Amino acid sequence: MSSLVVRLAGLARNFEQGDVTIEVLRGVDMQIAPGEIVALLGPSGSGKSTLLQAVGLLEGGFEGTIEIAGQDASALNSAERTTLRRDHLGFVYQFHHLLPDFTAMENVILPQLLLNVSRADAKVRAEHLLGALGLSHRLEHRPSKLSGGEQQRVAVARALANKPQLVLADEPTGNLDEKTSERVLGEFLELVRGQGSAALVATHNERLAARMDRVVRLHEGRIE
Ligand SMILES: Nc1ncnc2c1ncn2[C@@H]1O[C@H](COP(=O)(O)OP(=O)(O)OP(=O)(O)O)[C@@H](O)[C@H]1O
Repeated sequence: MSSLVVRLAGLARNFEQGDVTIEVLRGVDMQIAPGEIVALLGPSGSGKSTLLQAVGLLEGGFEGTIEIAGQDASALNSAERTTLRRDHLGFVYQFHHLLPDFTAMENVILPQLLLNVSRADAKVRAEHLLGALGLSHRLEHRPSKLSGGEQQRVAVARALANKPQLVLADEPTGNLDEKTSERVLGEFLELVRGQGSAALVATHNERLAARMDRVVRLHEGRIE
């Protein structure tokens, strides 16, 4: 068993469009160690989201080796993949994907309840995370009553709630203005580092990428 959080070897993904085959990933090798924060940099269409979907065990259709938290994804059935995701992974998307009918607090409490954390402990953890993200005064607000930056902060808190081994973030600040984006990313990195999670963060922003531990570049379906 490997002590890596992520090990990809020869990862490939083709999409068929009519009679044309698009080779989006053409043999990607990548390793992420525990606690390492990696930026995945590449222009639009270079396959960043596709790679994150592979690592997040969200889609099939990949060739090659995908090992997450030391487990070979190809050896897992769908229920086992769901368990691995729930126990070890956190996700942040470009658009927050928060539950609209729940408050900020409830959005951060819910994933913890799925891991059988008591409601009291989940509440303490949610308050801590949302407080660290400057949202102590927004705990009872629903997503629609929050600004874009605040919504993304709640999404960050939700992704980190269970202290996942690995956080996957797909353009986590992609819909925010530059200043807010820099700020939210800084808060995200501080929390991720503080709790020792690893992260893989897709972005096309060189400046944001430079703030992470390591930058990997996707080019023509391979890591440069
Ligand atoms: N389900 C699909 N069917 C067909 N083609 C797809 C599918 N998903 C992705 N692609 C193609 O794969 C390529 C890579 O897409 P992907 O979303 O991974 O890129 P990206 O680097 O994340 O881009 P962006 O920065 O714009 O989000 C694109 O050319 C896209 O059209």
